[in-house]
Amino acid sequence: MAYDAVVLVSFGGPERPEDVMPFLQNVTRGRGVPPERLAEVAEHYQHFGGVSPINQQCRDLLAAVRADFAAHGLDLPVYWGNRNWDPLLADTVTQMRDDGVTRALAFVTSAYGGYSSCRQYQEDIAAARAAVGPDAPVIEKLRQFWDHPGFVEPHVDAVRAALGQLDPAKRDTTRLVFSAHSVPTSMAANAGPHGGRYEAQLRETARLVAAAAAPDLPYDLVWQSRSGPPQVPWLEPDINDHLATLAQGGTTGVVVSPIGFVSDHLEVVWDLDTEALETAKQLGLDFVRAGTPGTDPRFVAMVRELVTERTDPDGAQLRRRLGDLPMWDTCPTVCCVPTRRP
Ligand SMILES: CC1=C(CCC(=O)O)c2cc3nc(cc4[nH]c(cc5[nH]c(cc1n2)c(C)c5CCC(=O)O)c(CCC(=O)O)c4C)C(CCC(=O)O)=C3C
Ligand SMILES: [Fe+2]
Repeated sequence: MAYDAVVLVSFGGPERPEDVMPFLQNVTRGRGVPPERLAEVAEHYQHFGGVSPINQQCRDLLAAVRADFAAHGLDLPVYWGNRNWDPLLADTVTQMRDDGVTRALAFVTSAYGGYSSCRQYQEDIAAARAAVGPDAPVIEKLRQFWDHPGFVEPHVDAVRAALGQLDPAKRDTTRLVFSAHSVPTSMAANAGPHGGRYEAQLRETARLVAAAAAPDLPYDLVWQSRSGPPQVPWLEPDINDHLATLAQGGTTGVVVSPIGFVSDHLEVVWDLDTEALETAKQLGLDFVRAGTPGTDPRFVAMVRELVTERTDPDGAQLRRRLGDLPMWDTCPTVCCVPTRRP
């Protein structure tokens, strides 16, 4: 199959104070997030001057991917469009159409399956194409990459580096805490063709990172950034509650690794570096947050590898992965379909 472009698809974030509320309204339209929660999250953004770091992280990734493609003779233009904020995907797809693109591959900045992580991005792509009209390019999403070495290895090195900042004399009471975005339990139950895939993939990534970074240490997978109305159950435990449980059980220090994410965006710099750090301080726990892949050369090369898997005639043999959960290129239509929409 011939492709003539790649498009980076991400979440998007505001970059000026006056854009915070319109951005949050885009994110939560029709999703039943209470206004109190929205006001609270707006404050997190305003704490950083109304600038989410995610767009700049996408620009950096875009530049790195373009340079990597050029260095490896992969002659495909790379576009960028977001779900929730400028540059919006529909504008990007318009530009692609105007440039004569007919068939593109989409790299989405989320490694996992599930509605918010995968299906919703596919819906965003479909909506953007529909807005552009019948001459919009075909856009196929690249596969999920939770167990690709280009994603796992940067997390491994980041956990090792973080551990190096904790007191080695207290290693016996040190723990790894892997963190990912919580989702409603109904959404988690529906993830993947047979359900439960978001959590299963995260458990596999946590296992792979822990085994490579610190096989002697106990580890947990916990959840952060819960949203939605209080009566709707979301995945638990929340990282802050979990830190309290650990402190009570004699843990003296934690490395927190945000394996749910690819860059240090707001959910990382606020929910972990600000809130969870404060929780740890109050509990007297040593706390070091491990980094995310960002523009690690292995992560950047992974984007190219995922593309060549699909463009190279021998691509099927090029697939690299460390885990053994089922994996596919094209999601079945029954995958991750939401049951609940308030
Ligand atoms: C699984 C998942 C990922 C990981 C996959 C991926 O990376 O895509 C993710 C990433 C992100 N979530 C982000 C921001 C927000 N998420 C929200 C709300 C929600 N997230 C959800 C899930 C996820 N979210 C869900 C089920 C909701 C409830 C509303 C709904 O059903 O959709 C809200 C609304 C306010 C609130 O938090 O209540 C905001 C502002 C940012 C941008 C950070 C920045 O600006 O730097 C990023 C990368
Ligand atoms: Fe989110």
